[in-house]
Amino acid sequence: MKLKICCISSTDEARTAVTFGADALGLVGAMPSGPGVIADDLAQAIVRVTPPPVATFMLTSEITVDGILAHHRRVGANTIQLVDAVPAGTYTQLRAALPSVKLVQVIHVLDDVSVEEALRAVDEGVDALLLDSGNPNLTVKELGGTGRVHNWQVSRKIVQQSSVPVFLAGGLRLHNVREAIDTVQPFGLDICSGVRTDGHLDPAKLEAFVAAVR
Ligand SMILES: O=C(O)c1ccccc1NCC(=O)[C@H](O)[C@H](O)COP(=O)(O)O
Repeated sequence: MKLKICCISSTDEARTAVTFGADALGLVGAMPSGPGVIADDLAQAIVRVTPPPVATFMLTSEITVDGILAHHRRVGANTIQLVDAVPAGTYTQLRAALPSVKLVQVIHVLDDVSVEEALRAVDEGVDALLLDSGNPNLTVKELGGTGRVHNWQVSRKIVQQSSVPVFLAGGLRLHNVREAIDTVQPFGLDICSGVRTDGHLDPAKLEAFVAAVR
């Protein structure tokens, strides 16, 4: 089970996450809401200290190709995680500009329409999906970092029909992660608030979480 530790907020947190076996680190760029945002220069510094093969995911709320590319130039991660829906043709243009960078589309799982949305992103060429619990339909969009679970039965349908790897995110905790894995059977997990105490990465929670999933 792959493990992405998200909301990394310092080079120390990055080292801790890597020490406990993270396969990927999430670096949250400017967002309309949420507790995990860091500055681009800090994200870039974290990318620079992250050893291969650990992946660096730059989370962006940009939805234009120019905006996404500009954000990527400031951070330099090896993976772009698009937390909002992007117009048709965006993945093709990003891939042409950044052929070695992986593209991950977040689907905020609300209902069965989310299945169609996910399969459309797969058809259009993303490398992976990440199923989360935000709500882009609110006046102030929620694009992640909610600490809430969503309907895992819908996520399960997406995993069953997706031809690309699927990460599960949203409200994962020590007490529910086994049920989440058994129900959804994802390729990987993404966790932010469940391994934190007072906003800081908590090595004891992280160690217990890793032991529970591996
Ligand atoms: O943390 C934020 O502020 C945030 C805001 C907008 C988009 C993403 C954000 N965080 C990163 C993530 O994708 C979280 O890892 C994911 O939503 C799971 O968070 P949690 O439910 O707290 O485990």
